Amino acid sequence: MTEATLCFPLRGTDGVTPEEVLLIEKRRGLGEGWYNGPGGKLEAEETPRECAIRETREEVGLEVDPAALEKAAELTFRLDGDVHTVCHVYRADRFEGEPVTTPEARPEWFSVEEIPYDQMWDDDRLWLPGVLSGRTVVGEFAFEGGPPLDEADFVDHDLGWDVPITDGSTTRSRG
Ligand SMILES: CNc1ncnc2c1ncn2[C@@H]1O[C@H](COP(=O)(O)OP(=O)(O)OP(=O)(O)O)[C@@H](O)[C@H]1O
Repeated sequence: MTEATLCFPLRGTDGVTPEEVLLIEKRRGLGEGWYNGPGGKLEAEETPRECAIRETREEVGLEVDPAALEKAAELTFRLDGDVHTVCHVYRADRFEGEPVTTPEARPEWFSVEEIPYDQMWDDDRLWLPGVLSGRTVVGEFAFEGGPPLDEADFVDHDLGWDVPITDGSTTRSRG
């Protein structure tokens, strides 16, 4: 089981729903060629929050203000019955710097009305709109026919909206 993070930097957050979200086109590894938020796997001794901040820095060069990092979702991805990845999802409405392209990621701002769901993981369209509108969600998603996960079929899901979510790691004691 892998533990990973996703971070969605937001712009134009005066109203309830932000105007724009920063996505990356992933340039290598799992989900290559698809859009997603900046993110990746937890390193040893790292909390999910630390991971989200580090990955956003490494992938697109933005420095997220830790005080503005808000947990929005906890997603479990199963592949052929087994838990493959648990993903901690964050919103971030304060950060420094301008996004830059790196070997891992090409950043691009999207209007929240024009998110390219047809070029993203199949599950994203189910939970990302709610996350961008400020809701919390716990989700479980079943894929079959892998590995790898990004060649498997999305077959089932279960979502719990507006639930309290914890901000610790699922496998480590620090949080
Ligand atoms: C199944 N449905 C899914 N829907 C949305 N997002 C998904 C996802 N499954 C994985 N993800 C995310 O994709 C990133 C993988 O990236 P990442 O860990 O960097 O993978 P990659 O193999 O490139 O790792 P290394 O660069 O070798 O560490 C990581 O944020 C992870 O949460």
